[in-house]
Amino acid sequence: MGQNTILVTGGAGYIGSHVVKQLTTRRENVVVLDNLTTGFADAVVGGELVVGDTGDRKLVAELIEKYQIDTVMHFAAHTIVPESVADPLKYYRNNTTNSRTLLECCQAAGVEHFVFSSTAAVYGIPPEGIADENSPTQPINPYGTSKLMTEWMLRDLCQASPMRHAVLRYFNVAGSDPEGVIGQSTERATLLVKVACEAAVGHRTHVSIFGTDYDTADGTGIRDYIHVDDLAAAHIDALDYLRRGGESTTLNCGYGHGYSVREVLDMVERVNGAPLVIKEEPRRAGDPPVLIANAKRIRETLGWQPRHDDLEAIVRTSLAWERHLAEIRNAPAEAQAGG
Ligand SMILES: NC(=O)c1ccc[n+]([C@@H]2O[C@H](COP(=O)([O-])OP(=O)(O)OC[C@H]3O[C@@H](n4cnc5c(N)ncnc54)[C@H](O)[C@@H]3O)[C@@H](O)[C@H]2O)c1
Ligand SMILES: O=c1ccn([C@@H]2O[C@H](COP(=O)(O)OP(=O)(O)O[C@H]3O[C@H](CO)[C@@H](O)[C@H](O)[C@H]3O)[C@@H](O)[C@H]2O)c(=O)[nH]1
Repeated sequence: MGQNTILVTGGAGYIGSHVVKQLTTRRENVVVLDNLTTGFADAVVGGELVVGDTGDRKLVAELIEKYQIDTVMHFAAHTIVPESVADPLKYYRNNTTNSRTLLECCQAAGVEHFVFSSTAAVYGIPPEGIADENSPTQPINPYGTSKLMTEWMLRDLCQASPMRHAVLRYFNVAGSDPEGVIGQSTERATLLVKVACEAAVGHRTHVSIFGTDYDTADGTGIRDYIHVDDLAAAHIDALDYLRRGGESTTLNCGYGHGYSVREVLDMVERVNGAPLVIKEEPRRAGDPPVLIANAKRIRETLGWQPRHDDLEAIVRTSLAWERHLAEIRNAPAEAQAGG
């Protein structure tokens, strides 16, 4: 490969794999670095996969040199909020320390562009439940803090060097590749849409609603769910923006409106054509009642145009992928029964 190869860390994971698919569809040169702790080799549908760790300084430096990397997209991270509360140092090591090693290698090699997967969790509990990019960053769990610290390192490094960055703060990512080639295969999932779709295909007995006494129209929590295909497209737009000389920027990735837990579950029932077993449980610790993006800046800065701003499309693609996973799980048993 020649110039302009993109290093995608965590490209075998849920979101990274969707971005790799879009990048390679438009014939970008891509090398994925993933240690496969939560990712899957077969989710990497284009480019080259190198199995290794972002904290492996020697490997990262060699890759940047060998592939003449000019852009890094950094997805690799641990992502489970309750786990970060129970084992914070695990999160600071992987999400912060390993990111620092990666940044050091980028600085040494003169990497030009850096796109970073950040999170709405950096805002904590914003006033009125709506966060714009200038809202105070007050994370309420170590996961959010570990990502915010990487934002700061990146900001400071870009002030001290020619590197430019796009920090993308994702709100609630859901859905799967509309072509059905890849999807969210995460094990022991905790995210609402994934959990509800697992329940819909019988992989779980039920889905819980954590809190029915919030000060919202139906009493359940409200989130800004963004389709992973639109989020992946935002990364392509961010890449183009940085390539045409755009200055470093921080952008919310959401649609700017939300759905309640009950609205999500109603949609899963409607798309699946069957009722879910729903249990009402107390609030989950640390959950803000409402978390919605002010999503103006990403449209203005990148010209990003979402194509799937539609809860039904999110649920339809999630459920299709979950049915696919269920078929794979059930295949050996069926073969046995048939034999
Ligand atoms: N899923 C969401 O709703 C959401 C929301 C906000 C932000 N994010 C961020 O998006 C990014 C991707 O999340 P995801 O949902 O795709 O999670 P994921 O677990 O599916 O993907 C993470 C990938 O990184 C790999 N990885 C982890 N540590 C690594 C390391 N040290 N070296 C190499 N590879 C490593 C894993 O094997 C996995 O393939 C993360 O940075 C996460 O913090 C996700
Ligand atoms: O089984 C479940 C799971 C979730 N919820 C509720 O559904 C909403 C969404 O929860 P979830 O899907 O777990 O996402 P969040 O807790 O909002 O956080 C996610 O979205 C953040 C960005 O907003 C990311 O940074 C985090 O990594 C990711 O966990 C919340 O009101 C939860 O209380 C339930 O009622 N039942």
